[in-house]
Amino acid sequence: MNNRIPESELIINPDGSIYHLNLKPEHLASTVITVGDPDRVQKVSQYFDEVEFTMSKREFVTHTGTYNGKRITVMSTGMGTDNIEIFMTELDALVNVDLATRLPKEQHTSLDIIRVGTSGSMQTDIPAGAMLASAFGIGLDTLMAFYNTEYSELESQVGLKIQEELGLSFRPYCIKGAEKLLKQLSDGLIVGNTVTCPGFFAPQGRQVRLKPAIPDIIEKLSKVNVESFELTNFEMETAGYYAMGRLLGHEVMSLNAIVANRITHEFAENSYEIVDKLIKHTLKKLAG
Ligand SMILES: O=P(O)(O)O[C@H]1O[C@H](CO)[C@@H](O)[C@H]1O
Ligand SMILES: O=c1cc[nH]c(=O)[nH]1
Repeated sequence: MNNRIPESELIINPDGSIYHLNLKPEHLASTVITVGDPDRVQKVSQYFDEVEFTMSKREFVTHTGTYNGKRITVMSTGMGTDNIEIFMTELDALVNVDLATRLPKEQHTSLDIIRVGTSGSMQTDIPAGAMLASAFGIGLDTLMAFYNTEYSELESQVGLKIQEELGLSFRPYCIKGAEKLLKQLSDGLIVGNTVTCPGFFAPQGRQVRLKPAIPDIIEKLSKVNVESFELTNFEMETAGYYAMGRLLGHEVMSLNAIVANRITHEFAENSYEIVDKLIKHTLKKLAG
């Protein structure tokens, strides 16, 4: 059977770089820190010993360099799991597809991918200013309806429970993050379970001019309990990362700077300082 991936399916730019990320395999380190905001890439790479490569296309900004002698790539993804699907697929292709022959490589390469993002808390005891590692990601988006994923018993139960509680017409997906990276990176952080939403406003229970269809979504989610499994915070990418990571065979961990508490209605005035603290924590744990 010919496994060659056609030009229309995996798009390579005329210079040999991959379509959206605009990168060639040699531009990528095997440890990748990801952030949502393109401006945050430099906030990470400012701590590097040196930056050897920079690239920018759409929301995907890339800096590769070394920190304490360890080669690290930091990249921005923009917001939402639709971006994460593109990001993870192209990142994987850079290491697991021979871009010249367009054939999947025989030997699989696994990347360590660490999201350093911002997030809102749905529990009173997780205040703005806290840092949280996501043991599980729970996707309220429909991305996984388009992939065949295997779920553990607990993951299936959580997805079903949330579907019932919110009265959704589709099944949310629950996926565990990388245990190896949780151990390596979570020292001193709260360990929680992160709800990934397909939006910042109504899907996270916010009302500006439009009334959310599920007005009590925060209360409902914050009370979900499946065998002591509880939900802790909202953001917009983690579950997509964990699901794509499982499917493609990469280790993924999401770290969250809690900038808002949705129960007490506080928003951290010093959100940039919290993110900076999380960036320094992450770099130190990766190569301190
Ligand atoms: O700060 P980042 O990494 O973008 O993460 C969070 O912030 C954005 C919303 O403001 C969403 O992308 C959410 O996941
Ligand atoms: O409340 C918040 C804060 C940051 N990012 C989110 O998605 N939600």
